[in-house]
Amino acid sequence: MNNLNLNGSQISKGDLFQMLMRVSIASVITYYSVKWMMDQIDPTSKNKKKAKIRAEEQLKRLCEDGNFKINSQKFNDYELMIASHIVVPNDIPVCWNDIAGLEAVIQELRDSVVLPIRHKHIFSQSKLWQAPKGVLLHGPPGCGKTLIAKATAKEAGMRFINLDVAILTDKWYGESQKLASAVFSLALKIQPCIIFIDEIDSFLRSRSSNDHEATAMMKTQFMMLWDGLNTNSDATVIVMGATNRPQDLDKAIVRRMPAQFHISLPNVEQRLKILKLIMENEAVHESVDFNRLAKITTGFSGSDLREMCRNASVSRMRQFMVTNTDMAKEVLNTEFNARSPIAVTMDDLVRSFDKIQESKVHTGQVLIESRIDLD
Ligand SMILES: Nc1ncnc2c1ncn2[C@@H]1O[C@H](COP(=O)(O)OP(=O)(O)OP(=O)(O)O)[C@@H](O)[C@H]1O
Repeated sequence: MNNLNLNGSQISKGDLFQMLMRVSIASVITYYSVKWMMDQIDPTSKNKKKAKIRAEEQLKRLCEDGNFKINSQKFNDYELMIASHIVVPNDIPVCWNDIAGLEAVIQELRDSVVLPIRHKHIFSQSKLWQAPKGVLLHGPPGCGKTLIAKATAKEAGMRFINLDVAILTDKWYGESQKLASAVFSLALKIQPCIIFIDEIDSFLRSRSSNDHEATAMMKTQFMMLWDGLNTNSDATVIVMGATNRPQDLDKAIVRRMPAQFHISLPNVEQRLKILKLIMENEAVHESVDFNRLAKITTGFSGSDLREMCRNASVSRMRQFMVTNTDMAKEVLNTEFNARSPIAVTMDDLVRSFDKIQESKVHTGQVLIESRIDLD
């Protein structure tokens, strides 16, 4: 009775049970071996694991930072990939005070973005008072576009997703569309949120027939999801893009960013403000003439000015170290003020200016004639 007749051969129930056990064990081993092999072959698996760990850290930071409950939300794998790029407002190191010479842009962003988000209950009364769902910052490199985006998030108390578009377009990650959709679903879960896309032109440039089919589909889907924000009155999510090449942007994208700001190279007054801000807490020798520095630095961006000051300051410190053998003790005993030997001098700054100007000439950023004019 305990034997079964399979295709004419007799098998006991015990044998059958053993056979089933073996097959099950073999299947489990095969499954994990194949999974392990796939992980070894997949070049992004390490990055994915790292991204997951970072995402969990960032989501924990969100809980510590504000009234966000991680347990009430569920995140899929794609959202976790994107969540590794979240920055919580408390961790954003810049605010309006760290930006010089862009008062008009700051004022407009304060009125059109920060106020409606900070006082949502008042501004929700009229559709016309809502913050725009898309903001475009355009202008030459190094003039403060990223600074402005981060400071806006900080001042509005918004979470910031610094979207690395490479993961959306990288063929190794695949499933671009699922990742694109995760960007928006994650932003909605952690709202209020700014999705910041630096060099947005490289990602959403004018569509052409050369576009890979998957890329074209992902762009279309990105725009559809973005439109979803406009129709969802509860969504406090803003897509903020920065570009040096606004002319390369897809017209459909430009239309989705009604608030646009041109951040140009700073003029002489702006350069003066930026220089003073950069050197605000530094040891500056009385020989330093900020007005003259602002005048000679025509064509310099905020980033160039910072580099000029950094170079000068480092070179002053290096000189101090060369002439002082017991360096650590000397530095600790030296006051950090205008009279100290480590205070940066006008000569240090002019030398640093020459160096940067020289490199700008070689890289074609400054014409030789304009350099001669400055002398
Ligand atoms: N207006 C400014 N006030 C103070 N610092 C500035 C200003 N503009 C630029 N900087 C300095 O230059 C650095 C680079 O600026 P930022 O990254 O915001 O430029 P960007 O316009 O986003 O450049 P890119 O287009 O290359 O990304 C800043 O970290 C800051 O130190």
